[in-house]
Amino acid sequence: MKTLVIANQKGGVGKTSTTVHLAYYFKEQGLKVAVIDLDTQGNASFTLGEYDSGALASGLFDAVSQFDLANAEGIAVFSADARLADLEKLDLGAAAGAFKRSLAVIEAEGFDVCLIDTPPSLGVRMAAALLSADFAASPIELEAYSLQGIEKMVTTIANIRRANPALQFLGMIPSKVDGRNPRHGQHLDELTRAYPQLVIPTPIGNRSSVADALASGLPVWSIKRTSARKAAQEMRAMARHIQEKMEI
Ligand SMILES: Nc1ncnc2c1ncn2[C@@H]1O[C@H](COP(=O)(O)OP(=O)(O)OP(=O)(O)O)[C@@H](O)[C@H]1O
Repeated sequence: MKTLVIANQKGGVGKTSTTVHLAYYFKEQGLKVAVIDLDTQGNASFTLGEYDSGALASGLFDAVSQFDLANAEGIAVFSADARLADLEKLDLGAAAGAFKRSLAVIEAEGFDVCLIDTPPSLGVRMAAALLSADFAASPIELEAYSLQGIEKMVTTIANIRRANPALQFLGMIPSKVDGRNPRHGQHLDELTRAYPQLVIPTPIGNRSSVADALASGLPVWSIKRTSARKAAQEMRAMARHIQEKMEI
């Protein structure tokens, strides 16, 4: 099983949207997909439909092995609830240990890929996920306030790689990009100059169809409006790129 953490300490940049579309895309490719929703607001769970509410939180994932996996052809969502915040009280070593054991349980259930949606903070949950994962990717908005934070994210990943050298940072996914906003073009150029290897070449536009799709729990390609077509192409191109990089 390969694990991918979707992380950015900034809120509202498209982490859940990316996670949800990757999950649907991978499922369509015939992969058995698990999603761990580490955000206590439970956004990915809300969008995808919960697999087993609260199971993630009980002893972190101890309950996972007791799940009825009858739904396993679908997307299994292991969702966070408020108790997961307790993980923030553990020291990082203990949290990462619990996380790794839990991933091993999920892997033993035959999942091909596990996507981990994280909360918008550089807390213990995000660090434990990064310490346990194979891959990370960061959706990013091309707004000044968002770009300021990305350096911190890149540094965090570099630090984590000292303890988890297997972690590969796939890069930043420019999200909610407004093609008519000159500032976005300028910021994309700056970002690409600063991190030439780390800007994923399949940006996602700022498109209301993506928000509409998420609100109805569907991927954007299930919306049959003409205006959703471009968004669907972009999401699929992004997902294909990530799939190639993960070699799944
Ligand atoms: N490409 C897009 N175009 C337009 N709206 C989008 C797009 N992607 C996401 N959104 C909307 O932007 C908001 C934030 O997106 P999302 O929940 O994916 O971000 P997030 O980084 O997971 O947020 P948080 O950090 O709060 O969990 C949502 O209302 C979502 O519907």
